[in-house]
Amino acid sequence: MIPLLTAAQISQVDNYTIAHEPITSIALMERASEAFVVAFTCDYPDKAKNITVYCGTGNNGGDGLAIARLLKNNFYTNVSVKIARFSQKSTPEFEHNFVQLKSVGIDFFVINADDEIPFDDSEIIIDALLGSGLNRPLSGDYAKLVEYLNNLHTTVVAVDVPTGFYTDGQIPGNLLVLKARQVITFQQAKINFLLPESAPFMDDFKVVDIGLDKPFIASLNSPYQLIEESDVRQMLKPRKPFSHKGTYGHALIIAGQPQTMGAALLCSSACAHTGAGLTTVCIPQSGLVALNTSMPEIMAIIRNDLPDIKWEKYNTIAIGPGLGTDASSIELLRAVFKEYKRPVVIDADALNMIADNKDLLLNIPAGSVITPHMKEFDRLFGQHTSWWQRIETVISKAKQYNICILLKNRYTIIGTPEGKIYFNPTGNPAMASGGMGDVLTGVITSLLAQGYAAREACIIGAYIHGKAGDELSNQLSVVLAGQVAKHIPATLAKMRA
Ligand SMILES: NC(=O)C1=CN([C@@H]2O[C@H](COP(=O)(O)OP(=O)(O)OC[C@H]3O[C@@H](n4cnc5c(N)ncnc54)[C@H](O)[C@@H]3O)[C@@H](O)[C@H]2O)[C@@H](O)CC1
Ligand SMILES: Nc1ncnc2c1ncn2[C@@H]1O[C@H](COP(=O)(O)OP(=O)(O)O)[C@@H](O)[C@H]1O
Ligand SMILES: [K+]
Repeated sequence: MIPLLTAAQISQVDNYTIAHEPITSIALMERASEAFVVAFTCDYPDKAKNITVYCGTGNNGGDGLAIARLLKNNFYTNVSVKIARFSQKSTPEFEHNFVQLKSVGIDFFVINADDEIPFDDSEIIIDALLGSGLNRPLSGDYAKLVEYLNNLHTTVVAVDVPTGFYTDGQIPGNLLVLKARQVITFQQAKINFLLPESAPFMDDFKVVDIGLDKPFIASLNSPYQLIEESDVRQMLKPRKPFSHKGTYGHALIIAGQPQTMGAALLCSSACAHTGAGLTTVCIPQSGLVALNTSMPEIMAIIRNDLPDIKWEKYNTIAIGPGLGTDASSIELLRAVFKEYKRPVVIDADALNMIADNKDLLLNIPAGSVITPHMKEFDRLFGQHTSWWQRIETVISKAKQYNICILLKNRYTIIGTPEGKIYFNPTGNPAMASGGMGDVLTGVITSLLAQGYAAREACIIGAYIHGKAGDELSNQLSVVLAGQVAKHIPATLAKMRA
């Protein structure tokens, strides 16, 4: 896991690293700038491009000055610097690099407060105006400059953070940010890069290691963690030589209506493909032919008004995909909560029924998983005006109800009763199509049936679901849910290799 820190904590780690490595702050800035330049050179190899580095007078600006010098050393022939000296304050690291810049003879131009903004015809802008030191929205000269630069629609590569962007905490509406084509960020993704509100301000980000003290980072025990492939590899259990179908659990999936049988089929297919020993799906009579034709491996219980279910047979139950919210579905959901005390997976219409009958929240078995997308989440827990607020709600509700909450998105957010938030990095826009969530539910259900606890089932489930989609998207620009379900065994094989 990569711990994700707030800006205040990152500054604490900078200071700790400087004191304990030990390294001077100027040498650390040089190391960060070198790391930036290595990444930049990779993505922008044309050394003749007209590049302007815009620098503030803090340490982000200090980085910018060092980067300009290092680019020149790397034979970028057309680099110049514009310094926004909007206040008299500057850091010693900035001033040090200013002296260095002058000694290597790079063109620079100082823009003072209230000055006209000089004309810019560069092909690439490197944004080193403000970084993680931002403490209020841009205004005055900074706002004027950023608006001017945004209107140029030039390729902008931001150093560490796009100028004006909040790295953590609630992002104010109508925020003015220097829009970046790419952010080359130091040490770790900033938490707000992983939330949808970052989308208007950056197309992409890349993390470069600047050698901050890892044990100290770990000791800060951040609640926010980014999942890595190695975590999932470690969590995955092998399939043992003398194992049999009974070893891998029996999952029951209660899903589907005549018009939404696809949800039941996709969910149960994903469950079987993720390796549950047995999968039974509880569907309406009219879906039986479709099930037997498409998935002969899966057993069925026909759902009359209230089906006769032998609850104790199942290692877990999933309820919701395509289930509808009529009276008999609510009765069935209440029956699950009354009769079944082990962890379950609750998705889609089951979440909508709980949203309409909030008393049911208290009846969710301990250790269960709920898998809302944003709309289902807001229906359950109230309207939110920002994703940061949603994260706070995930933390409080996961604890209150002793469940894992998996809030689906580009970087799916998993909250546990212990107050941890895990971000899943896998998945891609080719997967933005109907039924994808039904497949994820099937994957997580399968993992619970196989004996994984809710936290592990969510982490492994979200990761392999997205990774299967990523592998398919190497060749396909649109990936359908059924394809992801069928590809899970191949992804699992790679992860277990
Ligand atoms: N030794 C270190 O601390 C390192 C810092 N690094 C760089 O340093 C950056 C952080 O540097 P700083 O803490 O100096 O901060 P910044 O360079 O981000 O900002 C400078 C100052 O601008 C002022 N400011 C904040 N919001 C403003 C606004 N809206 N309008 C006008 N002025 C505003 C603040 O007084 C702030 O301290 C990082 O993003 C990174 O680029 C890297 O060089 C790695 C090492
Ligand atoms: N742009 C995207 N990037 C990454 N993952 C995506 C993207 N779009 C969709 N997904 C994944 O697909 C799933 C969609 O779930 P959901 O909205 O519930 O779909 P449905 O209701 O159609 O089954 C989630 O797991 C989500 O993370
Ligand atoms: K910046």
